[in-house]
Amino acid sequence: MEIDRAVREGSDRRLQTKYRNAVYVIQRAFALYEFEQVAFSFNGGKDSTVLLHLLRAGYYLHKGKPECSNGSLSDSVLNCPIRTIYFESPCAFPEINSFTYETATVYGLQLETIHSDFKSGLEALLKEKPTKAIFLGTRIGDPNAVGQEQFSPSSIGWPPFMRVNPILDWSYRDVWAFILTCKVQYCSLYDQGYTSIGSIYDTVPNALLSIADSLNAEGTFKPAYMLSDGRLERAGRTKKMHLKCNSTSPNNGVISVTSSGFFTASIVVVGDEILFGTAEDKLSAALCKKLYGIGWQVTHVAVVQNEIDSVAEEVERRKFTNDLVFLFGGFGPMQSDVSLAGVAKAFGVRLAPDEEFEEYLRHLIGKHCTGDRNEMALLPEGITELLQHEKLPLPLIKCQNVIILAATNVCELETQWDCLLELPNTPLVQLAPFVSKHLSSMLSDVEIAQTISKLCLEFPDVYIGCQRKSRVQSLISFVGKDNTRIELAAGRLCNSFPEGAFSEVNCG
Ligand SMILES: Cc1cc2nc3c(=O)[nH]c(=O)nc-3n(C[C@H](O)[C@H](O)[C@H](O)COP(=O)(O)O)c2cc1C
Ligand SMILES: Nc1ncnc2c1ncn2[C@@H]1O[C@H](COP(=O)(O)OP(=O)(O)OP(=O)(O)O)[C@@H](O)[C@H]1O
Ligand SMILES: [Mg+2]
Repeated sequence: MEIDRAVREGSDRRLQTKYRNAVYVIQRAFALYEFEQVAFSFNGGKDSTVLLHLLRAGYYLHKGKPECSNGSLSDSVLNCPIRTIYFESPCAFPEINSFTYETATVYGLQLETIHSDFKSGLEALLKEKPTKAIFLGTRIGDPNAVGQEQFSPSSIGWPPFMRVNPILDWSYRDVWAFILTCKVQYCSLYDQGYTSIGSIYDTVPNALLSIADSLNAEGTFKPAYMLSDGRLERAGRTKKMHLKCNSTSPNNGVISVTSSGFFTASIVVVGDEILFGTAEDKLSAALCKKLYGIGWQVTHVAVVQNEIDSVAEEVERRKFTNDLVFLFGGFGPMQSDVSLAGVAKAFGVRLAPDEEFEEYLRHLIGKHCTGDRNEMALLPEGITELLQHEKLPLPLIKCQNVIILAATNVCELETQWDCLLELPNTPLVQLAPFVSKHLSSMLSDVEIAQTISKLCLEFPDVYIGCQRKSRVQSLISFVGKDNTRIELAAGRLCNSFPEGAFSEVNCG
């Protein structure tokens, strides 16, 4: 069989191993379940295209097709008449639809098109025909690969079936190595710079493949297999700048602008010592000032224990509600340095060796590296981007919208901050800075509370807060982006009380 021969005769040892393992999983599934009770979930994407050809190879190995004298499978049989389900959506690319239908015809797949969402579609399918297992082209790094194995029962709340993921451990590079080695047809969108395909509304060509020189018109892209860093496979699945509709909508790692023109950030500090009270967290205070200085709003600062689940829970919560999440602490070679593992867990991916980062580490710590595997070079797979700047000994690690700042003191933080701002693709968009006015008063908070409540209603665009400096002194702050509005609000407050009740102070 042509697939089997192409892989075996090729020189790619890694691909050969991945191929053998995937076909083994497929064969075991065919041995476990009746052929009529398994289905293939095919959507015309590159991963399911790879899976289609692996299924063909696995099917004929399973059937015990006689091998040729050279050990490869006979060419004569090409089809795997497996029940195939395609969830067709009105938002699918026409190229994806046509490729799916044409491929099903070419390879004799028993295609069933489903026009509802995954869950209800599967419920109906299982009621209609007993289905014990479904093959999927899920790979580690896909958002939905969270905690999955090659054989994973469907989740609670879903109809019961086994999800079989033969290419779970394949990388982006492996996928393209297989497609190119076996010279199989793939959807034409991958030749136009698309590297992972969702709906027409959330998928654009991957900007990293853009060819923008004087000879080529803008909007030309290299084919998907040219993407050198597979971790950025989903870069084209991100939405463009959009208005945030509500504070809980996930942002897929993309900066969004709130209707009030703010970007928001959260800070997660990992440090048992801070919680014991033996160390003080100066970094988040410094970072709040920096963010405030470029017009960003910090919505939350949390200190968590050096514990994978604590980090994961906090990051998971914050990454959905903020444009960026900054993380300090818990990064290094110690057993308590679990921040990266926590981030990986929050995104549902594994930690995997990162050759580029390992190279930086080797330069930096050279002979101090012990063991044959550098644990510090394990980074969250599929979501990590290294932000390199000449002034930094190590690149900063960015996992979608989470930035790990490895600063140990405020001075280092300042350097990292400056570098972040100087990066050509900085995630830190500089906005109109905040302006503020602070008034000190000897009036008690009880005396001014009602007036301030009214002002808050009248000036929803201005933050008005009161801080008790002592039993007899209050500090009223007005913060916002429009100085005129701030002056107006402060003026209103002063005019509501006898002259001289407030005096302006500088809170630098
Ligand atoms: C055949 C099939 C089975 C699925 N089973 C589950 C499941 O058991 N649990 C679950 O949370 N999602 C399940 N999903 C949904 C996927 O996790 C995921 O949402 C889907 O593949 C869309 O991926 P995308 O958002 O990257 O396009 C299933 C999807 C398909 C097609
Ligand atoms: N609409 C769908 N119909 C049938 N199966 C689907 C559908 N969407 C996803 N799947 C299954 O989930 C797997 C992972 O989905 P994913 O969106 O990553 O597609 P893909 O084949 O991997 O292509 P790409 O990553 O390039 O978009 C697919 O390989 C397929 O098995
Ligand atoms: Mg995929």
